[in-house]
Amino acid sequence: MITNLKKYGLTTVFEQAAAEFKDLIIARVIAQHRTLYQVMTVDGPRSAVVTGKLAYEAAGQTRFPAVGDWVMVAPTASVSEQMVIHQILPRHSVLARGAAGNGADGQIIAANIDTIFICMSLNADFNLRRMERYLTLAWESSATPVIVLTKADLCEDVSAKIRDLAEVSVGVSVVVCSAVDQSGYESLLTYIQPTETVAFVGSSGVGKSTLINGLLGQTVLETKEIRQDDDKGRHTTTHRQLLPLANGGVVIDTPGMRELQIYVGDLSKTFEDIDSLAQQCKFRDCTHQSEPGCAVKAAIVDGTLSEERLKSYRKLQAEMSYSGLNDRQLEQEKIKRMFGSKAQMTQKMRAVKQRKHR
Ligand SMILES: Nc1nc2c(ncn2[C@@H]2O[C@H](COP(=O)(O)OP(=O)(O)OP(=O)(O)O)[C@@H](O)[C@H]2O)c(=O)[nH]1
Ligand SMILES: [Zn+2]
Repeated sequence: MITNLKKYGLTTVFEQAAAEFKDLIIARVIAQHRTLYQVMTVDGPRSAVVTGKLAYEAAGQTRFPAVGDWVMVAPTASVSEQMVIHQILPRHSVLARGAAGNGADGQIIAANIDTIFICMSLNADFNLRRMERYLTLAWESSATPVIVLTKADLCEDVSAKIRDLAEVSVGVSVVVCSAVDQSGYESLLTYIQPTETVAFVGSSGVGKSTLINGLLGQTVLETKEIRQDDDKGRHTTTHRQLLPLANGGVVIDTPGMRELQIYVGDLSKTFEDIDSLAQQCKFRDCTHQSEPGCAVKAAIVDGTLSEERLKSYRKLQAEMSYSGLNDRQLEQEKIKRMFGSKAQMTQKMRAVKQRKHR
C-alpha cells in the first residue's frame, strides 16, 4: 500500500529537508504513547521508537518527537515493521505548555500546525479567563488561533456569550457550532486548507472528538485502512491523534487539559488592549498599582477595561516570569529587563567597548 503523504500534510519544505538524509525515509508522527510512537510512512502506519542517540541528546521533553512532527526513520533490525526515529526535521510551529513536574521544560502538545482551534463549550466550560490562557499559548506557537464555541444547542443566549467574549477575542475569528445539527462545520472547514494542519485544544469534554468525528464524516477510506492493519495482526491500541480530512487538510486531536499552566506565551497579542493602554501611562515602568497618570487604572474606572482582565494579565505575567522558566530563559528575562532586548544589549556592549578603545 502506498500512502500519499501529502494527505498527511507533506509540503515541499519538508520534502527538501528530508532529501538531505540519504538512507532514511520521511514519516509523520500521528500518535504518541509515552516512548512509543505511531508514524505514517509511504508504506502505511508503523510503530516507532527514538534512537538511543536521539534520546540521549534530547535533554528536554521538547527535543523528543511530538504528534505532528516530521521525522526521518529507518527500519529496526530486531522488531519487524518497527521503525527507529533518527532525526526530527525543523518545526515551523510548536504548541507547548508547562511541564507537569518541575516546570523546567515545556511539553509539546503538537508540532507543525498552521491553525489552532481553541474549543470552549457555550455551557459549563465557558470561561473568559481560561480563553486568555489558551490564546496566550496559541500566539506563542506561531500558528493562528481560531475560537470554536461548541454545544450551541445547550446555550440559551449565544449572542450574549459572544458579546462577553469580545473582551478577549480581539483579532481572532470565532465560530459557533453544535454537534446536534452540525451547524458551523462548513465554516470550520474553511479554516483547514489542503496540506494544512489544525490542532484542536480545549478542556476535557467540550466536544473536540465529537467535532473531529463530524468533520471526518466523509473520510470512510481512512477508517477502513486502520481496520485492515488490525486484521493483519499489526494490532495497535493507539488511537490516532493525527488524521487526514477528505478536503486535504489534517487535524490533530489533543487530550483534554484539566490545568493549563503557561510556560512561555505571548501576552502582547492576547492583551493588546492593556499593552497599548500601558503606553499611555505617565511612567514608562508603571505597574498600574497606584502610580499617578496610570492609563490602565483610568480605563478600569471608566469601564473600558475589566478588573478581572487586568488581574488575569498579572497572574499570567507572574506565572511566566517566575514559574516555568529554565535557566536560559531566566537569563534572557534578566537581560530584557536590564537592556530591553538581547540585540540592544549587544549594541550597548559594543558601545562600551568602543569607548574603552578610544
Ligand atoms: N448537546 C451537545 N452535546 C455535545 C456536543 N458536542 C459534544 N457533545 C457531548 O459532550 C460529551 C463530550 O464530548 P467529547 O467529544 O468526548 O469531548 P472531548 O473534548 O473530546 O473530551 P476529551 O476527549 O476528554 O478531551 C459527549 O457526551 C458528547 O456527546 C454538542 O454540540 N451538543
Ligand atoms: Zn499604569
